[in-house]
Amino acid sequence: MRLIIEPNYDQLSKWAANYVASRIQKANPTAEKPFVLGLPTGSSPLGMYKNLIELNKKGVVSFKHVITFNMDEYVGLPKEHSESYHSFMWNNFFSHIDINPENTNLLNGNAADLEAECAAYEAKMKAVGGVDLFLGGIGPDGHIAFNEPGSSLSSRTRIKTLTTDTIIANSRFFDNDVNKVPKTAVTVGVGTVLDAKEVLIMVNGHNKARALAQVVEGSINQMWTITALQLHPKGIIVCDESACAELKVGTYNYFKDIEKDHLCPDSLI
Ligand SMILES: N[C@@H]1[C@@H](O)[C@H](O)[C@@H](COP(=O)(O)O)O[C@@H]1O
Repeated sequence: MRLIIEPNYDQLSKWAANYVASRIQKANPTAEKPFVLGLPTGSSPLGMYKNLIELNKKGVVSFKHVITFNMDEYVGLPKEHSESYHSFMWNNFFSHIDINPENTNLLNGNAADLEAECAAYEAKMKAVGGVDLFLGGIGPDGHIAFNEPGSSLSSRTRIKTLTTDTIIANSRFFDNDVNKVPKTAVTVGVGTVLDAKEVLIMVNGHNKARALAQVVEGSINQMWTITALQLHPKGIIVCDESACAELKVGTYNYFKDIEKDHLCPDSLI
């Protein structure tokens, strides 16, 4: 696993956007051979999305032949609700880039048969050749997508009950009222994320420091589902200095040293 330590959120976001854009450029996708991107919501990827929009507007990267699969969606929240992940993606990313709307995939949290919805989502990912690059953030308890503590590390797309911690954390988007936060979600599984050819996780802020220490220094454990990243042949975490607060000095120095010549991917921004 690579750990890229950037000074702050701004630089972390630029690093991630550069990485994504350079991967798409390198793949040189076409209609017949599209690039498949797994996408997260949340505050962590917002800066990266802003930078990718800028790169798209400058003509540095095109999303014309990119297919996206979002990680998760609340159950029962209308698609048009301002806090649905569908709205998040259109407001913060898709509306601002040259993506074909038909190439964007989000789980339907209002499907009559949620299990069939989840199975169809997995099948569609396979049908397009699998995910080339899965992007993600993590919760303070180390969850990825909505794979809450205790989720199977080989889980697939399915319905999950949200923990009280996540409901409280996400209530900031629902007038700080926990009663307005949906109690369940549909989410890709840990196994679904691990199937991607590459995984890039963004971790910023002091409140993610314990989770970062677990995934970098801890053992693989279902209570911190992001630790499964240790099993991935091409896992990358890009973090900021504040998120490093719980790392051992030796671990911090090790990654700073080993990554010093590779800090920035082909810089496009
Ligand atoms: N389902 C999402 C996750 O995909 C996200 O990583 C996490 C952290 O969000 P934030 O980036 O806002 O801290 O929140 C939610 O639980």
